[in-house]
Amino acid sequence: MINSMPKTDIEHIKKIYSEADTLFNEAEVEAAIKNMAVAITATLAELNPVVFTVMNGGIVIGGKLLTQLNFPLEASYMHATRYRNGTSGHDLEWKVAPMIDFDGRPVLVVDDILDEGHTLAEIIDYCHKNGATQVYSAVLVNKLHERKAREDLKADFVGLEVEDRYIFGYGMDYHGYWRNAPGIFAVKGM
Ligand SMILES: O=P(O)(O)OC[C@H]1O[C@H](OP(=O)(O)OP(=O)(O)O)[C@H](O)[C@@H]1O
Ligand code: HPA
Repeated sequence: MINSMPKTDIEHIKKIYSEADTLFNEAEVEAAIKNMAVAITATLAELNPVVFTVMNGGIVIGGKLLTQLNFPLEASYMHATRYRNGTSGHDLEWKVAPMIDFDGRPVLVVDDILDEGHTLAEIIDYCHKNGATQVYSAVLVNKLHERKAREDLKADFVGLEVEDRYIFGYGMDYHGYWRNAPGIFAVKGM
């Protein structure tokens, strides 16, 4: 089975959404994405970058950002997972490596969340090793805590900062669900 949550638990999934705390509503998230797009444009507009969205979580922020980046770029994706639809992280598993050759070009990596940062750190290393001239990162959300994989690990472009709770919405999942939730929500008690 691909998903870790059996279909019979759909009532639990509904309950998670109905009981969650709203950290940022849709208008607040959209405003944050607009600010990210302005900052990314100011830095990358003349650099002919390759923009990689990290699947699955980057699916919403990647799409929403791309149409606001009004300059020449190539857009693609990579797929790596550390949580595998669960709520705690493991080793990074590559499912699809980048398919556009970015040797000698700047890269922008777009993801939904920088939590402990193991995912972003490995992807940044991978891009450097494979010839990127510069590696920029953009995350919709940075989670505030002291458990970052590397002390100096920060994304270049951050939409919103969130408290240290398990969150979902705008691409982020709870057991594979609610990536489609129109806001950023924290699971009750987590
Ligand atoms: O900063 P970290 O602690 O490494 O966590 C962040 C990563 O975790 C999530 O992906 P996940 O592994 O859940 O796969 P998904 O994109 O399919 O949800 C998220 O999309 C980030 O890529
Ligand atoms: O809080 C989170 N929510 C969803 N996905 C995640 N991946 C890392 N942290 C999180």
